[in-house]
Amino acid sequence: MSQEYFPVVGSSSADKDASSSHQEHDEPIPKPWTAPQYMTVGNGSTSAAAEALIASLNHDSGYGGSIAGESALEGDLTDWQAGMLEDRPTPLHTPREAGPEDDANRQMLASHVHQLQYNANRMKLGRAIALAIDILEGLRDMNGRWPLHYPSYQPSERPSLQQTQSQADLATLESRESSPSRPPPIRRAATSLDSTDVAESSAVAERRALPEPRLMSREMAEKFMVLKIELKLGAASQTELVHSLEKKSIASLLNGKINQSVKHLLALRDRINDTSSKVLITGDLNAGKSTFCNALLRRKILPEDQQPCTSIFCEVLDARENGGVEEVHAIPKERIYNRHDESTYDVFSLSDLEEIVTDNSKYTQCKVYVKDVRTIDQSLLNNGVVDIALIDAPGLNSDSIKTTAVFARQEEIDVVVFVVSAANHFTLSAKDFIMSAAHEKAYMFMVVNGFDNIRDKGRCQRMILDQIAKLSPHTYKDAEELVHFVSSNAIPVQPAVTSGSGSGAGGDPSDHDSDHEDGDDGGKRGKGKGKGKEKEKILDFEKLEGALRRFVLERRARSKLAPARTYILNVLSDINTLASVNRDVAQSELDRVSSELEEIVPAFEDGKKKKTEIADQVENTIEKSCEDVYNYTRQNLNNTIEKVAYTDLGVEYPGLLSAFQYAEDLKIAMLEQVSAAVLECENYARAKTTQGVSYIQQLGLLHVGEDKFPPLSFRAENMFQKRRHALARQIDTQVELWDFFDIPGLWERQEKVAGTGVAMTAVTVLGGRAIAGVGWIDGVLGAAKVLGSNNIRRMIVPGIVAAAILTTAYVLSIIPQTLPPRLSRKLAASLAEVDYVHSNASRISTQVRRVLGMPAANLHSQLAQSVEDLARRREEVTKIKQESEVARKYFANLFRETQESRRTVDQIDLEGPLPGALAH
Ligand SMILES: Nc1nc2c(ncn2[C@@H]2O[C@H](COP(=O)(O)OP(=O)(O)OP(=O)(O)O)[C@@H](O)[C@H]2O)c(=O)[nH]1
Repeated sequence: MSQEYFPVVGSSSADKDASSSHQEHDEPIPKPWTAPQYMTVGNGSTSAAAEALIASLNHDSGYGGSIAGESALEGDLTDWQAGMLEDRPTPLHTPREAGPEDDANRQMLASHVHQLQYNANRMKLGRAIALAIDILEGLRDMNGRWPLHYPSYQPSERPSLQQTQSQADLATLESRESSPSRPPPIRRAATSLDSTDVAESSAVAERRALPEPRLMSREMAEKFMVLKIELKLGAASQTELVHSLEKKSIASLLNGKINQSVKHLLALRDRINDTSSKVLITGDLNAGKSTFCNALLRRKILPEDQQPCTSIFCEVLDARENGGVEEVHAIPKERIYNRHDESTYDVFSLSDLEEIVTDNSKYTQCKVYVKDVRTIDQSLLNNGVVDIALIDAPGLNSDSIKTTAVFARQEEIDVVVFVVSAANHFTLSAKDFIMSAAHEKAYMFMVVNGFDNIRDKGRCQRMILDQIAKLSPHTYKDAEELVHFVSSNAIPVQPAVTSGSGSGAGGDPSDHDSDHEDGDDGGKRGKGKGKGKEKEKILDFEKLEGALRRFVLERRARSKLAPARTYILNVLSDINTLASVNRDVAQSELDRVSSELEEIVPAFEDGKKKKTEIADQVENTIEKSCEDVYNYTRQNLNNTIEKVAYTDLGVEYPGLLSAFQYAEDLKIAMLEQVSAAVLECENYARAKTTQGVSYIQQLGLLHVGEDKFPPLSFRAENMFQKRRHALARQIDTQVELWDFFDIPGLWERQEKVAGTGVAMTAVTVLGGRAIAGVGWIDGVLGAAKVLGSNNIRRMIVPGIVAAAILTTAYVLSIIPQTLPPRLSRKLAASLAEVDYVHSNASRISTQVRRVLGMPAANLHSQLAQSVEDLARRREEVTKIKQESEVARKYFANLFRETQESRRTVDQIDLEGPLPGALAH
């Protein structure tokens, strides 16, 4: 902390008495008092302005006193507040007339205050950066779980936003930071997005025909500054690109942006914590740049000469950066300097510097590590807040002007000090350089050197200021701070290498320069003609030093803190917009899925019920159809078989000689009759099946929909076409001789043939019975009764013969009547034997079941599928609902958090009341 060096100030040689008078007040204050202490430097009195400053710092020193507790960015201030309540010494006032020393003290105090302000702002920004990184990392996690909606990039518009980063030039920064439109106002997505552009979230996307882009409107996209996706791929139009991107791609693009941003924030953090600052000292040949550098260092480090001698860039750094060793690292051409790699430079001692600087054939640059001979509060190289490296550039001429301009443009050059000779004013090269540098660095620190040589000082000042007004108007406006008329050679300096120490450190810098005689002041350097005049020169120079330090700090605030502040504001603003949009999207998604869920839950229950009902319905239909077909077939076939004997089969009896053929034809006709009946039953089954299929089809259309249950291409004629059906229809029976003799039939008909006579009857009866083998003993006994036993004995043989002949003749004569029933019975018997009727009925009905089973199964699976779909959808929507709830909460918090953080960062006043003003 910079306050560490305050006690040293108090013991400076200038006002030992005064400081000792304050000794009692400056006793260490017990912990936890950690606030900076202010000590009067110089004559022992504290000016009103300084007091006001101290008071203001006590209230808002940059440690957050005035806004404590307002934000997460503020640290724990209890110690500091506790310290404020303690008794503290009040500096004594000794009213006296203000002199030049008062001014110097005021300046010094102002510088310290400035440094404190700078430090406080740096810490606030550091905390803001840490918070922004946290927020970004949280956002990246969220983006993984809930892909964010994102703005698209319109390349043709808003071209130069990126310049808000470190390279931003002063003018750009100024205009940007002063612009009331920055950062842009927060807009709510709901009002700023047009309905067509509102993207929806994950689940809804899956149901959209087009892949959902999850990009915001163009209007919203234009507001984005940091987290902007650039969609500049070839010639494809923005809309095409947007729609070709899936939400996952957008999420990963956003993640990329977030990572970049985190990286940039880390770099900014390093940058604001970096205390080093480079000051380039340039100017005309022989203007006294090296002398000026040496005066700043209070050591004659760089070679001075009456003729141009500096031919390479010499960077003077604190030896502590080189392990405390004073030496020169000369960097050969085309090497990139790395202090830790000795192959990148050659090492020389300080006394060799003159040679290296003058001979530029081998080296382009050199780093000169020197020990600081000045106290920490006076030192320009290192004062705890800013470590300045001075770079002495070769004098400007037509050769060096370009190189120097390029050098000056480097990002790490915080300040350009232009040294101009009071006697020669600005040369053409100087004017060129200032004009071109004015684009990059609007403000320039001007040192008009060799002022001691000027007799009419007022005229010189006027003339030079007039020229500056033309060359660099910004500098002219703040000429009091930025333009200084000094005599660098009047500043007492120590030799580069002092005898004894070997380091050049130590000793009193106010001692006379051991080699001042070398200067063109003819050995008067540091002495002057009169003590008063010399003192005035020194005071002028010290005033310059104070202003330079302030300027460096101010530049640093602009070049290091301002970009960080702007970037944080931009990134927070982007996140805030994203949060606002995504919070609203999450809310609308939540509303939508909630109402969707209200529909899905009953639809799911309904679907389950419907599935069972329809399955039952279909099963019933199939069952009934099969039963009907079975019964029909059975009945039909039984009828056919039963009646086949009495049906006119259209077979003519050709006579006895073709009796067998007749029997065969008859049999075939009967079989055909049966087969035809089977076919008729199959047709009936076809019709029934067609009905069943169309019924299932209707159910499908009604409950599943045409898309999932397309019309069935059922072809009834294809039923029963397989070989097994043909085989099942087949039946055969053999015609045998006995089929022609229908004895039982004859017996049944005996009444009808009574007219043929008793003998015939008896023969027939006997014969029939004998032949038939049925009750022949009864017949014999019956005949014996009628004829008596003798007659019987005589008649028996011829009778039997006659009876046989007659019977045969009779039987043969009635074939057309007896054969069909005989055959039909036989057929019926053999059909019954193979269970023809049942097997065909069950075959046909089974086929019907099988055919109807297919669409039924399809319908069933479709119904099951839609129930499953509903179940899955319910699960998904429930998940989306939970996600949306989480997202809504997250983004609502994020919105609040970023808004608060932005407000806090916005309040970091880098331009603040410049303590430099108090120094005037
Ligand atoms: N009278 C007077 N002479 C000065 C002053 N500053 C520098 N000189 C002299 O001017 C001459 C040139 O000084 P340098 O410091 O070498 O000038 P430079 O600008 O570094 O020169 P190059 O970089 O080599 O072009 C030296 O002889 C210095 O003594 C000054 O304020 N008053």
